[in-house]
Amino acid sequence: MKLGRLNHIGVATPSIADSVAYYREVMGATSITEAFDLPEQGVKVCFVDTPGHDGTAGTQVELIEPLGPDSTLAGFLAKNPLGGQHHVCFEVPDIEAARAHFEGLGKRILGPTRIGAHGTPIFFLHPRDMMGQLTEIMETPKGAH
Ligand SMILES: CC[C@@H](C(=O)O)C(=O)SCCNC(=O)CCNC(=O)[C@H](O)C(C)(C)COP(=O)(O)OP(=O)(O)OC[C@H]1O[C@@H](n2cnc3c(N)ncnc32)[C@H](O)[C@@H]1OP(=O)(O)O
Ligand SMILES: [Co+2]
Repeated sequence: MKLGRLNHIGVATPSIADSVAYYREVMGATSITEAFDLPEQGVKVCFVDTPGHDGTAGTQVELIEPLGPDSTLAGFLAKNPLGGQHHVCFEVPDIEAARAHFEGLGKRILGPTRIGAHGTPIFFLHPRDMMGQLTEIMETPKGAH
């Protein structure tokens, strides 16, 4: 498998509204998407754009807020009440080839491959098998380069 672009860094937050204000007012972000719910992932999500050098899309910050007490983020926010860096997400050209690659290495894959916030297939790898980082793998959107 060949490592692709760092698509986003997932940042857990107890309040997307507060985090959006922080990225605008403190970090000078000028492009932030509208928040939307992803019930199947148990999160509300929005993206902070960071500009690339040559007009290409930069890596995004993915702000994620739990949708309810059963959200997968609940345990993380109980341990980190202010929120913070939650996962890293790398693109790959072929999600099934990537899944087979990690399975072959004995890495624990957390659940089935599903459709993520960018509309392409994703899966997660257990942080204890990934040098302490919860790692999301996503298939590169069609037409992206
Ligand atoms: C917006 C949609 C989508 C996208 O398209 O981008 C998303 O990104 S959704 C993001 C949210 N979804 C997920 O995180 C799904 C995968 N996550 C999980 O399955 C679980 O969160 C988890 C990683 C298995 C942790 O579950 P939890 O119930 O919190 O278990 P523990 O508390 O027992 O943790 C086990 C172990 O792992 C350490 N840990 C937990 N979370 C993280 C983390 N974010 N980063 C690094 N390490 C983490 C935790 O400290 C425990 O360690 P040990 O005690 O040493 O075992
Ligand atoms: Co993500």
